[in-house]
Amino acid sequence: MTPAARLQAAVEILDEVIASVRDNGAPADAIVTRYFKARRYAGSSDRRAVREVVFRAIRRSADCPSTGRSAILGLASEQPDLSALFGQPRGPEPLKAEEAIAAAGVVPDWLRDELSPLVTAEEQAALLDRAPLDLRVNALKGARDALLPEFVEGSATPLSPWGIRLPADTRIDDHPAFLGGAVEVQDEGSQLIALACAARDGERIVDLCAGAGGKSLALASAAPRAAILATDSNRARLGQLAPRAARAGAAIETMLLNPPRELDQMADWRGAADLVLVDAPCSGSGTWRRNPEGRWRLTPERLSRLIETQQRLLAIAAELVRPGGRIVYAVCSLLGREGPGQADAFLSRRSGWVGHDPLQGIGRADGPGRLLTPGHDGTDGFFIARFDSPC
Ligand SMILES: C[S@@+](CC[C@H](N)C(=O)[O-])C[C@H]1O[C@@H](n2cnc3c(N)ncnc32)[C@H](O)[C@@H]1O
Repeated sequence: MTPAARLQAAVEILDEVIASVRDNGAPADAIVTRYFKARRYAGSSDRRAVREVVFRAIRRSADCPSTGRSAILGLASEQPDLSALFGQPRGPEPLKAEEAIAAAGVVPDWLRDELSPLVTAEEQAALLDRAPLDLRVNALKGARDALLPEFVEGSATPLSPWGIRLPADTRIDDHPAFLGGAVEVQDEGSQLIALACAARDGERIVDLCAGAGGKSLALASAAPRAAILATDSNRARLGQLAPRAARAGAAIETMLLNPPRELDQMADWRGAADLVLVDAPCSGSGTWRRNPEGRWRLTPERLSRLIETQQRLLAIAAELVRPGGRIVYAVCSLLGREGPGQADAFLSRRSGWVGHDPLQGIGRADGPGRLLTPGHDGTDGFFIARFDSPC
């Protein structure tokens, strides 16, 4: 493909991404893959180049642009080499006067007041930095010091005792340590959520929003003789856990939940868990560097629904924890209402429960919990809190 044809492909893909955001459809990554499946003539360097332009255009706009062309015009306004491709054969239509150009920005206007004041204007650009590839070493299969030399460009993560950091876009899926279950892909911030759980052998643990089981696997690695139940309401996500657990050599029970009947389904666990991890569904505002179009998908209504769900899940967790047990609450969010707001509300509703600093010295204190941010900590953005139940 010529450079002009690549740019036109980026315009077309962005049009599909914008339509998909409006219809709550497939993510941008999947749309890029689908686009090239139908265009076998494109080589791998074409795909890489187009994907790079598409994601640069997505990162550049805080709000969803009106069209793919306006998103690319925004990029071209800062990059004259792109402007020169308009009007070339197979390229985008020639430039016209007074066309809509997408505005540049990091945080959508309506979200500015929701964002934690710890994420100052100077820090905001880092919300869209390219993220490195972090691995978590599975203690069931090896130790970090022994595995590090297997990764030429790897270094120990500064905050997690289990992490290895590799450059962004490193391919890991054919590495023997990955295939053998000695390492898992997991952002350092997610590893710190598992660390905050302080899981111990012999404990009964519920990972209430386990998804595909990333945190459950980290808990099993930290406490191999704990009894871990991983639950989620999404069948497809939870279904990915069994093969991952088999590869990791971890024993994890799973249960598919059927809201609003979660507590009936988990009757055996009522008042019996030493630890419930609530890695709750959230705005994803801490993961924009991996998923920049998440900014376009969030709406005030969606945010309100997420906050209600988080509150409901915390209430379920409180029923499952034994007297003297603990909840670890985490969201990959930098919004006050999902983080310290939710934690304060939980503690104010429940007498006898106390907040406990989950990660002494790591990240920054934010209400009763800690905040990790890309700019300050080099991790995805997370709020993490721990609540200890009265004995
Ligand atoms: C942030 S994700 C969890 C990520 C996961 N812990 C991991 O490490 O990959 C939130 C999860 O909550 C799940 N969820 C939403 N409502 C739920 C409910 N009522 N009960 C259990 N899980 C729920 C979603 O399906 C989603 O997988």
